[in-house]
Amino acid sequence: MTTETIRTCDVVVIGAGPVGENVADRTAAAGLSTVIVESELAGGECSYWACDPSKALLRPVLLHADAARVPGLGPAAEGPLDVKAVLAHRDRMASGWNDEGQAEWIASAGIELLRGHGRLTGVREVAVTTPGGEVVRLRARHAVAVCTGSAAALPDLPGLAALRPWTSREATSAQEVPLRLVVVGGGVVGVEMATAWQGLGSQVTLLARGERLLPRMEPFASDLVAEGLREAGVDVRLGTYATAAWRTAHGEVRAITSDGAELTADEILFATGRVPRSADVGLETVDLTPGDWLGVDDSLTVTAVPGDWLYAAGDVNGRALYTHQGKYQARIAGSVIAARARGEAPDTRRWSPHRATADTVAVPGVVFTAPEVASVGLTAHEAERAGRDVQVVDYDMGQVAGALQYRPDYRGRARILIDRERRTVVGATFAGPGVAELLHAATLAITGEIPVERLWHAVPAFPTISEVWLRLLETGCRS
Ligand SMILES: Cc1cc2nc3c(=O)[nH]c(=O)nc-3n(C[C@H](O)[C@H](O)[C@H](O)COP(=O)(O)OP(=O)(O)OC[C@H]3O[C@@H](n4cnc5c(N)ncnc54)[C@H](O)[C@@H]3O)c2cc1C
Ligand SMILES: NC(=O)c1ccc[n+]([C@@H]2O[C@H](COP(=O)([O-])OP(=O)(O)OC[C@H]3O[C@@H](n4cnc5c(N)ncnc54)[C@H](O)[C@@H]3O)[C@@H](O)[C@H]2O)c1
Repeated sequence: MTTETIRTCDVVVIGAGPVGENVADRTAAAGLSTVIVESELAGGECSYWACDPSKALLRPVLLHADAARVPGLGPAAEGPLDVKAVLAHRDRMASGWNDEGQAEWIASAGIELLRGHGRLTGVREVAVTTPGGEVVRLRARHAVAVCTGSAAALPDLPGLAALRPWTSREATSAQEVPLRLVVVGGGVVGVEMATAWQGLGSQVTLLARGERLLPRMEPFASDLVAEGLREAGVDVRLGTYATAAWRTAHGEVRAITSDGAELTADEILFATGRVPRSADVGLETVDLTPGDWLGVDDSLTVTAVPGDWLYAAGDVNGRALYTHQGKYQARIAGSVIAARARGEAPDTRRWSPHRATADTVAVPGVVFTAPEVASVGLTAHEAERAGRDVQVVDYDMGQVAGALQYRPDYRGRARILIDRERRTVVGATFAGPGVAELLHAATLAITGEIPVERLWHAVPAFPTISEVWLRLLETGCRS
């Protein structure tokens, strides 16, 4: 017989990924008793099957690509990577898929971790089925936050179960390097994982449905990433997707592509987007549709549910599928929950601590490929589509002294968009080796709404790659 317990607390958070943990941290710090519910590993996708292990695989590959081009390092860097050491490093960065450290942090923050699968059962109520089959019914005095993240979306191909394809989970946790790997999908996961596994010794074929990789980025970034992948030996096929795939009796993968070619490989990775993990969280009990992205306003309150008690932050709301942006939303949701618990109305002004203004103005993202792509704010295409009057300023990063110090054969390009009326930067993209660390300056310029006239006074050190900022100003704002 199933045992049932009924308990009351102030706040229930479903999902202890990076986002749920940050919501709970904020509400607990505000003095609200907080229970966080986790069905797998505390730390979420990011810690075990996404950001941390993928960047651990990529860092040696990217450094290797740079080092081979630095004079004097060539011979030392030309040999293959020590794959065993890279995989062992990746394992450590994924904490050996053990969440003890996270559980300790949760306890130290004064949050209660309840292991099990959480489902809404009505207004401010969550039922948790524990691993032992017990059901704990939680009643929240103030709020429930759904932070259940996202999962890999798989294409509608027959026989997928028998194919046993890789998703992002296997691509970030595999213990062996497949000799041949087909990657389907030219988005961020596709290009990063193609870079990593090619660098670790696989022969990768990348199938991208669109006419360019990274279709939401500036086209020059797509072109540079495609060039970099091809130079690394990846067989990049644009405008191509898999129409059928199966595993042979010998364990090989066969795939037929949209142009009729047949591919043979050892593994196939579907990097074809994400779906919200909302199919089995009891959405139907509050008149929402299971499997949908949870629509929220800028205070992270679910708009379709009355009463201002249900929140959704991170991947599950579909606003910006990045750990850092989800954690930003979490900080805001936590503050809103605390304010409402005190009986105060949230401050709805732009840039207030209760409004996720940056979600619609400046979402930064880095694609860790060779070369890297770092972008924030609008692309030229998005500005045009939104009817924004912007000046587009481009600069060849190969002309920047600091870039040539970084790597004498440096190839890269930078673009900023300047709002003509307000004279502020509203978008920036850098594509080139080592550009990831350039990005935060752009994020500051956009969120701080710094007039370009003032940016002239932000002097980049010589000879750093950041001097590209000066070159962009000289190119676009001489007047
Ligand atoms: C391969 C890959 C690489 C990535 N790299 C980066 C990167 O470098 N930088 C970056 O910013 N972003 C990256 N991302 C995106 C990033 O992983 C996500 O944006 C981030 O994990 C979202 O955090 P979250 O807390 O919303 O969800 P998740 O991390 O998915 O956590 C959700 C948690 O909720 C739990 N859960 C779900 N349903 C229930 C339930 N019913 N009951 C209890 N618990 C439940 C899950 O087990 C999980 O622990 C990457 C994604 C992928 C796939
Ligand atoms: N470095 C980072 O910060 C990082 C790394 C990885 C992922 N992420 C986040 O995770 C999100 C998800 O990444 P993703 O790459 O899975 O999704 P994505 O949406 O970026 O790319 C998926 C790609 O697959 C293609 N596609 C979809 N269905 C297909 C099909 N049937 N056949 C062929 N192609 C198909 C789409 O056209 C798209 O280009 C990203 O948007 C990003 O926010 C971030």
